[in-house]
Amino acid sequence: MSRIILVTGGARSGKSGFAEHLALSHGAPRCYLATAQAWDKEMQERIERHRKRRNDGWQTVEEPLQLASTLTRLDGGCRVILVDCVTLWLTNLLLAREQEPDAEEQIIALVRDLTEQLRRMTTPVILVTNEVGSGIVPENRLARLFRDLAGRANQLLAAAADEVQVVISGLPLKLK
Ligand SMILES: Nc1nc2c(ncn2[C@@H]2O[C@H](COP(=O)(O)OP(=O)(O)OP(=O)(O)O)[C@@H](O)[C@H]2O)c(=O)[nH]1
Repeated sequence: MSRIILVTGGARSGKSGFAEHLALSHGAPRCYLATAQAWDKEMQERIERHRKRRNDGWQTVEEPLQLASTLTRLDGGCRVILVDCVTLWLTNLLLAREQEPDAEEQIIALVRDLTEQLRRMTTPVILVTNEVGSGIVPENRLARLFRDLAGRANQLLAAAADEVQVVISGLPLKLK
């Protein structure tokens, strides 16, 4: 069984459901590490739908920023950890550094720290991420920065992962 699995795909591709399905092949307790924050009512409802979909075998931990140290804390305490999702973590980090000229390199350094932590983990980890940037080049600077960051982070995480799956239209395709 692969130790570190990266599941990538577009919005509403079915990647979270597929990642949960992979996590179910591990026994309980399973840990769900959520990076999303309930900014508005729509997001609260979205989060609520996800919570209903998970059953009692899951422990939910919410952490928008400190991903690597939270993984360290959770290591050994459950049978599998599902991180949903890397892209929102990057968004949270970027919004906290928006005005800093070296934001991209600061965040890439945190992604490298995350890959090092993943290599040290004893508990298997499944990470969900988004494929962004397949469309036209965004006009706005922050959106371009985010797009580049998301692509670079995915490459680093895919290189560190034992297995990489892309989900398109609900169907998984094994890339690595
Ligand atoms: N804070 C928090 N966020 C959660 C919880 N459960 C799920 N989420 C968030 O819900 C988000 C995923 O939901 P969606 O946006 O519906 O998924 P999607 O990526 O658009 O769709 P799929 O590709 O089909 O998975 C992730 O970013 C999670 O962090 C929770 O209990 N607490």
